[in-house]
Amino acid sequence: MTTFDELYSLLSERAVTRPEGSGTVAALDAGVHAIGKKIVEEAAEVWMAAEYESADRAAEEISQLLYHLQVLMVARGIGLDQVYKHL
Ligand SMILES: N=c1c2ncn([C@@H]3O[C@H](COP(=O)(O)OP(=O)(O)OP(=O)(O)O)[C@@H](O)[C@H]3O)c2ncn1[C@@H]1O[C@H](COP(=O)(O)O)[C@@H](O)[C@H]1O
Repeated sequence: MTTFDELYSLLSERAVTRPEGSGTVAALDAGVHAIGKKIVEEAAEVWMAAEYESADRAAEEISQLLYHLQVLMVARGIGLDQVYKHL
């Protein structure tokens, strides 16, 4: 199990170390426009899973949406504290 903060640390490290085969590195290289499109796609999958599938399936889709939101944060240099201060 990985927490939201732990995932952010991991993705930030990926951006710096750029390991071979990292999907995060590929997404960062694709840029904010492509990441944004992925977020919209994942958000739709969350909506459909929440409306028509089990809670577990919806949770899985939510985890993917959170991942892609974090990739966008790393791409734009947005820190966790910048988001948390608005919560
Ligand atoms: N939590 C995630 C995570 N959630 C979702 N994804 C990506 O989002 C995709 C999910 O998309 P879908 O299920 O909608 O499938 P899809 O649309 O067919 O996928 P694609 O064709 O777009 O790849 C997965 O294929 C992954 O590429 C994730 N990729 C990585 N992580 C975490 O990030 C860490 C770093 O990942 P790497 O940078 O790849 O090492 C990993 O250890 C994981 O903990």
